[in-house]
Amino acid sequence: MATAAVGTKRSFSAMSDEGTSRNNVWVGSNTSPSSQDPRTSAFDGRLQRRKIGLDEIYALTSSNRSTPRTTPTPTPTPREAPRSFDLNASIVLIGIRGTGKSTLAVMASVACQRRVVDVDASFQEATGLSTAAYRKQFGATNHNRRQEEVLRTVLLNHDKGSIIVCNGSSLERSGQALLQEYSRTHPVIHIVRDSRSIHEYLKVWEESKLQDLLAFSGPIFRRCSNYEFYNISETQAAHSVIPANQTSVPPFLTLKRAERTFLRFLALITAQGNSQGSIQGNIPLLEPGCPLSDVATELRKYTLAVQIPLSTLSSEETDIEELEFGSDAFEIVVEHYDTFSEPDSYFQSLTAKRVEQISRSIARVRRSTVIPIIYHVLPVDSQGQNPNRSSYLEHLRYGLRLAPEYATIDLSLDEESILEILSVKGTTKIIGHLHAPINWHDTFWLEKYEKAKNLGCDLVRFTRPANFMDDNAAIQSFRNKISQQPGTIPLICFNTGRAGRRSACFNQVLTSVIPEMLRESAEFVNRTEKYPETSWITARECTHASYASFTFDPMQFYIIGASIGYSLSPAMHNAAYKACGMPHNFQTLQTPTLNSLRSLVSNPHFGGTAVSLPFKIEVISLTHSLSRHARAIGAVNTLIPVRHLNEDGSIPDGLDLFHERNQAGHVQALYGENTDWIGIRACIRRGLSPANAVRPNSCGLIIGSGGMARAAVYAMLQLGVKNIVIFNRTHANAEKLVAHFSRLVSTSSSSGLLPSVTSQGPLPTFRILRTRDDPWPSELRYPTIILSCIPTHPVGDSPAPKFTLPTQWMNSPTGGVVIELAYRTLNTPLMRQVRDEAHRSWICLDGLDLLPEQGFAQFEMFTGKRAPRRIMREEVLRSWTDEQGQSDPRMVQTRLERIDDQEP
Ligand SMILES: O=C1C[C@@](O)(C(=O)O)C[C@@H](O)[C@@H]1O
Repeated sequence: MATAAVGTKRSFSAMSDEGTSRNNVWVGSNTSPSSQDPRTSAFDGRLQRRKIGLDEIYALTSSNRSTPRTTPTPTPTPREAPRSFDLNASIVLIGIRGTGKSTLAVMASVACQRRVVDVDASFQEATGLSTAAYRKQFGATNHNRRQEEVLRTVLLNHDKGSIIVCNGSSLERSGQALLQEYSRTHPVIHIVRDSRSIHEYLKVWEESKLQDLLAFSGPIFRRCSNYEFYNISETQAAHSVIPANQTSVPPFLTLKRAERTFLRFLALITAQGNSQGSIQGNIPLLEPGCPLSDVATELRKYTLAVQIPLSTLSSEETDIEELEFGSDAFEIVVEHYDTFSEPDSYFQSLTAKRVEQISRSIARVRRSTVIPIIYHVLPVDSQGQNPNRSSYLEHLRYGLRLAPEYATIDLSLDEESILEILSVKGTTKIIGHLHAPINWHDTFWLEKYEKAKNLGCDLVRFTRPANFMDDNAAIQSFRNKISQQPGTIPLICFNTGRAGRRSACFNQVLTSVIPEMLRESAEFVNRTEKYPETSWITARECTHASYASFTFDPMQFYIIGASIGYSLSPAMHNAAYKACGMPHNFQTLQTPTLNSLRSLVSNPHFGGTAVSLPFKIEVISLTHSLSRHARAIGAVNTLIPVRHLNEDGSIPDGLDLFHERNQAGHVQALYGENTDWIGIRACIRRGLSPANAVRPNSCGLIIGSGGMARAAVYAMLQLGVKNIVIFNRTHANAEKLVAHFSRLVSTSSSSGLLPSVTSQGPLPTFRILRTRDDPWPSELRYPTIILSCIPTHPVGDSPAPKFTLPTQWMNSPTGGVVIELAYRTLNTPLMRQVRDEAHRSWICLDGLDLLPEQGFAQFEMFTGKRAPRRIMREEVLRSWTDEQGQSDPRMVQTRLERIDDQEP
């Protein structure tokens, strides 16, 4: 039962309201720390003396009685409710001022088309006074009563379709109870941020006092919320999101990562499962359409999960992208208490410091990777003694508030505890986990598997320490036994330790691996002794073993086009294969016709081909099946072979296509995909400022009408752009393009293909501009997204177009993003023009930004594995030369320095 902050009221009464935000009070306690139950958790409030600011104290601790008295402020910790909500349920953001709630709310409201409702603003609207002024005029009791009324009304009236922002000032005791109740049916997200950034923002108090306030208010906010989002300050990351082509950093770009990470978080917590096991909701995921994101990781084969101790992530220096390399999931390994670094915390494991460490680490990983997170609390303490059950569960419950994609649960726990965790898992998939030195032939394992399945776990992970090589054979017979069971759930199963490496390599689902740098470190031996579940193999070794054992075959990939001698695709893909330890090869095939494709396909090792100009539309006639995106675009830039047809002779889709990657054999059919639109969408997102976030009246301009222009229109439609203007030299081609997409949008509301443009309001419209002298159509806003889809170099007898934008089309008051999709010539007149407009908030990106983005999806299609993004981006920059074969080392260096970001 909570007992924090007693005695506060008396301190208030001694002070005036005037200018008190800089005052401090000691929030006393009527219980000394030593008289507490030592297992009291951070969730139950800390009974410590601490200095905190009056405004916040007032908001958080004042009781609604008029007589001063000692009042336990926080409401009791409620029993957690299942985190499952109506699709359109309003989302509440709570937290102290300065955590970025309002900014996040605006970002979310634009992306999800929800309105923002600010509780403080509603108070002012209802009463004509700010909360502070009202309190001063009418006294605390009336103020509290009025605040409760306002909060209640806001929550009731905006039950659906809103983002509600609630500062600490609405959270005196009855407000907390209201929100607790609300969180049973709505996501209520506690927004947290590091104290230094809050301090810089608020510019009040000393930072240490702010820390006191955070430690005090944190448990209160947690009690009223069911999720937590750590809003990492992006000031230091500014350089990493700047488009590589730009010299100055527009301030808005510092927020791009925060926006992306928050939207991904919202999509996760509000998602619903689909038939492929991946998640979808009415808040758009950022990466739909990326081949692997449409398929749940646990259903793919030969996937790897890199294990990273929480302590490793605590260092700001840690390079998360390097740790992640070659893996399909990022497992954060949490020791649930650490007797070495925090001796006093043995019984109070979830200290404020600990909470911050976990929350921040998850946020950092989420910010820098696109792969799912596995949250694994080690079931045993560092001495290998019996687990401290309450500490373990406390860490697990806390982890679920952060919405990791997966979390493990120790199957040796009692059923009641497991069921309790499962009931509040929300969208997190639960992996029933057990590590035990028991023979695989023992019925113990089968019983545990059945138990996990029946209780409702989504996956099972069994490991045992191996002593002998024979243990690796025994595990296979256990796997076979499980596969014969009815209604199986995915099984992760391997032996641990040095002798267990072989079985780990042949485990098919989320095999634990360790980053090379950790395995090579002096600490590794200690770690394996302390935690016998520590993996002994790296991702590269595991991949290598798959090929050396003939599970996979070396494959041959191509790029096919009429004039592609300059293409950087071979360098980019070959670098990626090499880095991942794949023995594949990627070559250029320059050819005037598509006839040569037949001979490529007859090679049993044919793995797929990128398709370049001028074949992107023509190649469709040689395919047997298209992805829904390629069909909608009417152009293909990626072909993959299909070696196994469905029983009815049809071509498999989704997951089944990935299951047959990296395996040689006779090709039965060709499947066509378009990854250009995915790359274009990523570049638009990267360059678009929040001021230009897509709204119903946003307008896009496309120059050109070929295969790339089709992908460009589709990317805009997927982003929700409803007004699209085409400018093309040959009017008839522009008309064909418009006719194609007009047909598409009129039918897509039934297919659900373009939810962003067809779910609300009128359908998108298309306009054609005939000449550069045309004025911008008066009924449209000026374009904020401009995509140039024409070559930048001479083609045949035609000279390089040297296109620039007519100035009368560039009048957007908030600037915009211009992308030159080609990359052979970089410093084009268009790019120079846009760079000169940087002071008017114009941003430019070019083909060197785009090539890797479309290549990541291609790599996924070709290999069934996540692309090593940084390696591919770096290789593209390093290999680029201009038409005279000259590289531009300065440009390359500047751009290389900026590569530490992963767009989804
Ligand atoms: O258009 C392009 C560019 C490209 O052809 C190249 O390597 O240059 C590669 C294609 O995958 C992509 O669609």
